[in-house]
Amino acid sequence: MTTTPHRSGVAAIIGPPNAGKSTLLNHLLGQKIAIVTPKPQTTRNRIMGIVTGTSYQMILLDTPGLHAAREEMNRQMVRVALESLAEADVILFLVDGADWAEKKREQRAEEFQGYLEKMTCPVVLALNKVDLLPSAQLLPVMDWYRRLYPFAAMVPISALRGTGIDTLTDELVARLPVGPQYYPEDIPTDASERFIAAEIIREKIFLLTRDEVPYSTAVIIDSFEEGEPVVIQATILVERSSQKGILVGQKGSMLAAIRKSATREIEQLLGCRVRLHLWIKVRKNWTGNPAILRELGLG
Ligand SMILES: Nc1nc2c(ncn2[C@@H]2O[C@H](COP(=O)(O)OP(=O)(O)OP(=O)(O)O)[C@@H](O)[C@H]2O)c(=O)[nH]1
Repeated sequence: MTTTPHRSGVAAIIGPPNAGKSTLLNHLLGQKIAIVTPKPQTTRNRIMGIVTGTSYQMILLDTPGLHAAREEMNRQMVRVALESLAEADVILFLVDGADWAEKKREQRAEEFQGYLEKMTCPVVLALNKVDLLPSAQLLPVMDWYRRLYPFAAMVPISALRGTGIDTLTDELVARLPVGPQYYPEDIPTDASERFIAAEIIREKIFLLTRDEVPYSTAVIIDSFEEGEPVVIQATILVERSSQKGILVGQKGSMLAAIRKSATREIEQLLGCRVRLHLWIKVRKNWTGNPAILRELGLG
């Protein structure tokens, strides 16, 4: 009788901004770790998630979306994304399958090929958002990707609805080396509660503000005191005083809304009451300041 060997290793998720990487990661992990917003380029740090099955353990790296890097922060984001590839056993290339207009895909073909050429391990393509793709378009879209690169496997999925995820997991696990379980099965991530709390605050800013404001903000947790309630002090950095005004809102209404919805979600995460204090500080051009980027784990 043969038994299935235990497999373990690293799968790095890469793909263009807004393809649904964070949604997929949260789905695979069964809890909210990466923040999800409809705005592109929300993910700045890499986040590790661990998916443990009966015969496998897959360590997932979520990477910032790959995109043309103009500013210092964007360059750092692409660098972080490319670095995580060096550690990977398999790469999950996640694209927005609902982008089915061929013209649109052609515009990105060269950019995709540029990234894919550098891959030294198998690349599995996940065609996400197929819930939005007319079914007659599925095969032509898959054919287009087949011509683009010799993917090890191609799996249509909907990260939002959870379809195709089991097949995708099987395809990824099949490409991990035989190896032991490195982490206990009840640990879904190595991200600290502190880090996730900062990400939740940032998510609320992304959801509640517009234009350049969310992209000009960063959240730093100044203190995180365990207790009942947990008391969290956080600073929101912005680049200009006009942005501070927007974040404060009329009579403090915007800041109150950010605080309220972030508090509720951090309470859910921690399973206890939370008192959240938020401060806003103007730091001119922080997105180009290496010291601040380092503090945010992007340096
Ligand atoms: N219809 C549909 N929408 C999806 C699906 N997966 C993700 N989305 C939506 O697409 C948007 C972007 O999702 P994210 O998970 O934040 O994307 P991301 O790739 O992590 O984005 P970045 O932070 O830019 O790297 C959100 O509005 C999601 O709800 C899907 O399978 N179907």
